[in-house]
Amino acid sequence: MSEAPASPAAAPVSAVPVSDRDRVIIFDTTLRDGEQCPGASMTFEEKLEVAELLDEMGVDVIEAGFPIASIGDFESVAEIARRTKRATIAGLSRAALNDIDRCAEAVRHARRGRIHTFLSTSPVHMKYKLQKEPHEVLEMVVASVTRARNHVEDVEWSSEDGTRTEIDFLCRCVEAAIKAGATTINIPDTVGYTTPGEYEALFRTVRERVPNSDKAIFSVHCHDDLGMAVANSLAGLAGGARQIECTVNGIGERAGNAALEELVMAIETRSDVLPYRTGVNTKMLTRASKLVSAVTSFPVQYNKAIVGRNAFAHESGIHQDGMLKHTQTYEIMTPESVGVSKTSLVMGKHSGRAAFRDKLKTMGYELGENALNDAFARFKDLADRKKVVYDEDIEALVDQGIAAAHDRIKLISLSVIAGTRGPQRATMKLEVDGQVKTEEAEGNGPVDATFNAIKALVPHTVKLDLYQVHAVTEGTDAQAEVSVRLEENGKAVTARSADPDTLVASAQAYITALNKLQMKRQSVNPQSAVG
Ligand SMILES: CC(=O)SCCNC(=O)CCNC(=O)[C@H](O)C(C)(C)COP(=O)(O)OP(=O)(O)OC[C@H]1O[C@@H](n2cnc3c(N)ncnc32)[C@H](O)[C@@H]1OP(=O)(O)O
Ligand SMILES: CC(C)C(=O)C(=O)O
Repeated sequence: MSEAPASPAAAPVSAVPVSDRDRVIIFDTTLRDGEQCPGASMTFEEKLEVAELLDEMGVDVIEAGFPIASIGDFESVAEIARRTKRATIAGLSRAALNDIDRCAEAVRHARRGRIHTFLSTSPVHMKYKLQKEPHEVLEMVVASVTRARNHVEDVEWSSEDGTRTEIDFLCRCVEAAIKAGATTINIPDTVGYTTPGEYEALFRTVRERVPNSDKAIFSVHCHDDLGMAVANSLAGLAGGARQIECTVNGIGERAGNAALEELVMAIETRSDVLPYRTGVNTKMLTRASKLVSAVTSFPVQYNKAIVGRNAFAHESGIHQDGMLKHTQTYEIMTPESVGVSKTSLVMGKHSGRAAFRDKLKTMGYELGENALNDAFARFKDLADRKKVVYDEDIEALVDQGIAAAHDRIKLISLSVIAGTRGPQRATMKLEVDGQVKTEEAEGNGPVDATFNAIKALVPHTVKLDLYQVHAVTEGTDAQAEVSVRLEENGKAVTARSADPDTLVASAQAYITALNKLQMKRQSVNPQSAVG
């Protein structure tokens, strides 16, 4: 390798104007470090699509891949370099001349191309992985940065495992890299080991001790092994770093990298204590998250900050009530600011009356206080038995309630013995015109036994014309919706009922149909009785 030239850079080459001290460069490495996690490989076309979105979103630097890794990686970096309109395109390379040359070849078509070269500096990496002495590593730093600078102006050098590197040696490497022409110095927390206080102090120390540190922009690159990647990255900014390396959805080696969306929104939301700016259009964060999740097939955890599906969803009654009164009670940023159309108040067992009333209103129901309380009690009962209560479930229970207010026959209880050893047996208790009656009946199957019990309690001659069951929503706990059509003298009535128990829904639908028939008969002959 050749000798280092005299300091070729008078001022740092930057992806943004260096005069703006609070502007943080967002360096996205979804396509390189993000893709390194097992199972996250993306195709050529998928990478182009992600890069296009990142560029449109306002990311400053896109690390598009590791060109020496494969022909595919080389080609995708080169094509992204050709197509990207705004962002700087970086490629990664080891401290090896052919890696650097290959990387240069890939990024040369970019409007702004960067070679990112790295070398381990920690004792454990130098001794066991590289099997090199520190003085050899120092020579490789100089040679690799020099080689990269022969190709491009914008060179980033990373001290792999920087947070476990002995500080004097780290400072010597950083100084040598800047002297050789590195314009960005990245000190990665490769194994997610550091803490915020420690990482901030590390940047302060290096920047103070390295005489030419003002000639480069310092960068953070944090992994999430201890769940501190975002906190550590922000601490690095406090220590003077002005570039953050991160990935969409935080994907990356092992536990992943610092999540881009979390960093950007932390800076956006807490500008009072994080006095920085990024160029990212936050309204595109959700789109980016969905795209990366789709192309990698990595699901986003429900409670993931910013882009998880629960990030702007509220189920508990007290929170929903607060949200309906003022959204700032439980939301520190608006869903619109990250590209989510609106907050969702999810109806479930923890919901209260305020949200239930609001939900009914949006569904077009205007119930009086008694009817509302009645429907709410039935909703709570359903929510106790069912994981998710959908709008269709609420609609079914409200409709059922409205019909039940006029009923002469009411179901009090039903128990059915079913199974392989028939005959099936149903025991049913009904209230008929205010009188409670119980009956047990057998049948050819549990539904037949149930309907026979109704016939025994309310003797009638009407014909069952149709019996149909379907699931209202999804899952094994979904409500069954049963439709029953009864026919009498050429007149038919249809009734529907929904319940997580198919037999209860069946009995209820049949009884509702009988009640409807009764109402029909009464409208013709007010003296007629059921049956
Ligand atoms: C912290 C990070 O994320 S670093 C980036 C990690 N990403 C990747 O490794 C993904 C892409 N990698 C690859 O496709 C392959 O590993 C390649 C093409 C780079 C190299 O493949 P191979 O030549 O078969 O080497 P292999 O991967 O087995 O071993 C890595 C070699 O690089 C050396 N090496 C590791 N880092 C560096 C470095 N920064 N500079 C120079 N050499 C290095 C290792 O010491 C080892 O050398 P050795 O073979 O003499 O022992
Ligand atoms: C190559 C460097 C920047 C890296 O990915 C790491 O140290 O985690």
